[in-house]
Amino acid sequence: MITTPRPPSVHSTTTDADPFTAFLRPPTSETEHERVDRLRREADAKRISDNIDEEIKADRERIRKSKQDIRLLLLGQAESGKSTLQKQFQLLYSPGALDAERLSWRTVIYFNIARPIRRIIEALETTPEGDDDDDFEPGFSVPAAPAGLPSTGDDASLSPSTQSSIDKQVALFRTRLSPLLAAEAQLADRLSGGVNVSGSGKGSVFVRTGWQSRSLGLPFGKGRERTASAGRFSFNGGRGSIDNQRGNELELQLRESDSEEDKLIHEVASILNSCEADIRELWEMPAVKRLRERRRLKLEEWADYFLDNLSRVSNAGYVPTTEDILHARIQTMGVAEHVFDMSVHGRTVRWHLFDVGGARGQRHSWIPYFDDANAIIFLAPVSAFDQYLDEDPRTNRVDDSLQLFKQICSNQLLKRTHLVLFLNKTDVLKSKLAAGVKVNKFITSYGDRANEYDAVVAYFKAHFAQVHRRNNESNRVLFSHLTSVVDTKAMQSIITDVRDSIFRGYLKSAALV
Ligand SMILES: Nc1nc2c(ncn2[C@@H]2O[C@H](COP(=O)(O)OP(=O)(O)OP(=O)(O)O)[C@@H](O)[C@H]2O)c(=O)[nH]1
Ligand SMILES: [Mg+2]
Repeated sequence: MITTPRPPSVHSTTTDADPFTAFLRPPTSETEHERVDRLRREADAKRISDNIDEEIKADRERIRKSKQDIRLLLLGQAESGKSTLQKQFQLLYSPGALDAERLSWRTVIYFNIARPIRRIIEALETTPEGDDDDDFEPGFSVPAAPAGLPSTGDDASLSPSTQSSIDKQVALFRTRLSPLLAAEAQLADRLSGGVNVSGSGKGSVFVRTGWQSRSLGLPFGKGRERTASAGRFSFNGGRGSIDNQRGNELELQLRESDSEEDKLIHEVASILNSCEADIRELWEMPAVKRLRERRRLKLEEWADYFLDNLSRVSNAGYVPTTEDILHARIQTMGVAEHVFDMSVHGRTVRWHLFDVGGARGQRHSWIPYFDDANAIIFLAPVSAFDQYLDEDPRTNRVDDSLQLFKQICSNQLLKRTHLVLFLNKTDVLKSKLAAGVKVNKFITSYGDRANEYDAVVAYFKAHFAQVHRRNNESNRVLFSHLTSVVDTKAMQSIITDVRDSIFRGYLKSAALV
């Protein structure tokens, strides 16, 4: 038998056998000064290394936790109500955040008044009364050739003298309101930060995350918005009411922002204040009403809201109410992320809400958010049956919503995503039907069904349900709601309901129950 010497153990503590230890050992000639210096350097290196370890650990923990977060996408065409729904979430789960940006909404609201005023004046200048409408385009059942709109029974041209007196009046309005018309472009510039977006609708003003700070003249916000869980002020979230103490705090904020730089807002506020009577007179002109009835002038719901509330909005020291903010309109550019911590049935979960831009030119930016989305709320504005896309004036907006919904339902990345449908703007639908607008003039397949609310929503709901059924490989349930997302009271219970159903689905899919 051959005996061999035992190999050195790999765990040997014999330092002489370890070349690294030998290499790191201080030289025998090290002086006391060099020793102190070396120990200091070694301590610094250890501290840096420990910090890196801590950061790696924290990152791992963040990633682990963020995998447990809920990601909710708000999808739908432009003007469908996504950002308004986001504000309702904010009101419920982070009311302070809405308060903190309350004053910045003046820029949007003043813009929401200035632009329709310009459009009214331009329509009065360019459309002689009695000019027939020729813009009817069919909805999802397409007839061979576009048919004309129904006569309102009021299409006889006005006498030349009446027309000329209207022309004179309009010329006077243009002169008197010229400061407001000039301010419109500046407000648009302030909101968009000078960014023009092509291919996403005519003359629209888009805002990116962080526009609020620009509107208050503060430094531009961070790339992805994180909504603060507690704002500077607490606010009761009621419809349009600000209590005294909070009102005082807001006034203070108003004065601070004024003293900082908000000359533009100050100027527009005083223009509105001094032009209020002229704006009102213009808004109430019978010629404007006639143009609207003949569909030669199309103003959206927010124009009605702010012009109807003109005396309050044009008051010196105006502070937007929550209801004003819910009605304010500005187009979203890209994707804005809002983060809320929600406590659901004793468990606190972080929710990420992604509010996307819905115009056609914006939709490509949705896709990176699809693969880790837990839930979608798809908003379809059912009041839009008589409207066409800004981006493509030949496409009926309800038709576009249906096509978009089909793409969402059939998307492979989203096939396991919890799906909620909001048939939105039901309040606007009710007013349109009450004003006698006929659905079958725009959606020919509506036929001779009753032109009444229940029948119309049942018809649209059935179409969306059919699209879902035909594109539902994974047998996913569709949760649908009839909504008016500007209605805070109703939305609170709908949001809670939706939140619970998303949360239940999340618990099941995460196998946490
Ligand atoms: N009356 C009424 N107005 C609504 C409703 N939903 C939204 N609006 C208004 O419609 C306008 C457009 O709503 P937004 O929330 O900005 O639409 P969006 O889907 O975010 O649009 P994009 O950002 O362009 O994609 C705003 O002025 C809202 O106040 C509703 O149910 N009823
Ligand atoms: Mg939006």
